[in-house]
Amino acid sequence: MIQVTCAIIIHQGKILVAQNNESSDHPFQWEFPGGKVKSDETEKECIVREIKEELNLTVEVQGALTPVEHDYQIKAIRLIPFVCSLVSGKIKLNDHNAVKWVTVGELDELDLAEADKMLIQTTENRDCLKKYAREKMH
Ligand SMILES: Nc1nc2c([nH]c(=O)n2[C@@H]2O[C@H](COP(=O)(O)OP(=O)(O)OP(=O)(O)O)[C@@H](O)[C@H]2O)c(=O)[nH]1
Repeated sequence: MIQVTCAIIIHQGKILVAQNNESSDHPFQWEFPGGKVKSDETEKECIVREIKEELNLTVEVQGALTPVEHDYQIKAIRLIPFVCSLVSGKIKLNDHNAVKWVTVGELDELDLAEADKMLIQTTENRDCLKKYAREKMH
């Protein structure tokens, strides 16, 4: 099982989603940016590193959501989500095709990677996300 962290970056009540490029495992689908955990780092260190590498943004971890596991047949992943706030930086697309800011409700309309769909459909994750978007990070 591959351990993958992802960041749900919330800013002004909206969430950053990123579209995979054509050479990725899930071309043109949307995901929460992140990547595989290395053996010499914690999950939180991983997500901060990945967001800097992929998007040139500095983020701070505010909390963790419940991980989900998904088997894509060619590989199985454990997707480990962190709610993050923006600290600094201007977005550079080092890895993705595009990014956009969406509301929690708009996530349902996106063509998300399967693991990410599961992640946002988990009731406790959804409730927690709405709370963050509404109260803590507006
Ligand atoms: N980063 C990220 N990966 C996801 C998500 N959902 C999902 O199924 N994945 C899959 O999990 C795997 C993570 O690999 P990655 O390619 O992002 O990781 P990485 O940046 O460390 O890759 P690298 O080996 O090219 O350095 C990919 O197969 C990716 O498609 C998600 O929300 N975020």
